[in-house]
Amino acid sequence: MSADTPALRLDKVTKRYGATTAARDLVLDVAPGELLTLIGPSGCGKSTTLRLVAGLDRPDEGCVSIAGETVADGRRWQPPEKRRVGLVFQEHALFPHLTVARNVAFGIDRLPRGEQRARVGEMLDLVRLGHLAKRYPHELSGGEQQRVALARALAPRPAVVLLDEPFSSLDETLRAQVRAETVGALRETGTTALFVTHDQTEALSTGDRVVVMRDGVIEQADTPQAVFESPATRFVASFMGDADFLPAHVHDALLTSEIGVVSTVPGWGNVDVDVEVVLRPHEVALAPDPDARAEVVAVEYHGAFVLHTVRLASGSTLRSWQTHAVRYPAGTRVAVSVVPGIRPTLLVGDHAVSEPPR
Ligand SMILES: Nc1ncnc2c1ncn2[C@@H]1O[C@H](COP(=O)(O)OP(=O)(O)OP(=O)(O)O)[C@@H](O)[C@H]1O
Repeated sequence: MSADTPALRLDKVTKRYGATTAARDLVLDVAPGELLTLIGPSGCGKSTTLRLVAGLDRPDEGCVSIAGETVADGRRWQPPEKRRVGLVFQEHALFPHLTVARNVAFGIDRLPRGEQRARVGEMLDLVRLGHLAKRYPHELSGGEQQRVALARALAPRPAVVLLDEPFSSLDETLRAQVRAETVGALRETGTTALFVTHDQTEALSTGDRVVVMRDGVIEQADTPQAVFESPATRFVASFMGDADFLPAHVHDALLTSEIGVVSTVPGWGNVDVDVEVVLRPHEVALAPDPDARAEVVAVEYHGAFVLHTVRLASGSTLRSWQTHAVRYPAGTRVAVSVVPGIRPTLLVGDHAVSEPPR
């Protein structure tokens, strides 16, 4: 395998269950060592995608390759145990009758004894559980069980590890810790991983790239920054973080809306076009002004920040994060503007546009 062979390639992969198309024309290359998070609403096809890679499901169309080897297409089919894939799935829980060490050794039983023992030790050290090697799963905390599952998945040196909501059963504090440890172990071993989550913050903070799915389709696969700051579609904009949409107009490279000038739009000279502007709460500034026509209609305290919902004269609403100490009570008249320097996303229909539409 050459250095630029993808660890995983999906080429126009489609999977149907009866009338439901659970995955449609998926195209994705994952580079060796890359960590991808997969996110989307319930039923959008995240688990199906992992199952297709793992070999737990067969694609109806398209081709799946792992480390340069075709594992599924119209003719070829490699069963899960032959694929170089590690699984950390809820339903692939630890074997209750095996010790931690035996659980980790499960996928490497073909190795000579000494090598097996060394590898188990190495994996348990990696997840910092060497001292619990002789325990049984029921004698471990939820977080420890997850770490054993990861060690077991990594032991055979898979080309790709698939993690399906691995932390969903853990409480918030433990979740952050086990996530950090898991990512640390994946990074340390340079393992390629595809990681399903339903938590937007987790997707943005954990992945090198975030894959946003909807109705069986990949809407956008991009860096966390690009997904958040330059969403490709209306759906991605509203799914990945809070977003409000305001009718706007570009004329001679100037973007205006009912709150006034929003920004300049370089390269959009000589156009006169209606768009919608995507505004996130951290991009919206407020200043009390008794003569303003916009009014605060709701105030929500979030600790470090206070979320203000503002109704504009047209009836449209915008949300604005204010810092901890700022709280404008409902009924306060406010001048609304966009934080300087923002280049907001523009939509025509449901798609973001970076060039003036013709
Ligand atoms: N074995 C199956 N038979 C029939 N339909 C299925 C099967 N597995 C999944 N589906 C359907 O395929 C679609 C995608 O399901 P999938 O489990 O991949 O979604 P998901 O994004 O993982 O959802 P969730 O976040 O709820 O786990 C859904 O409409 C689901 O009902």
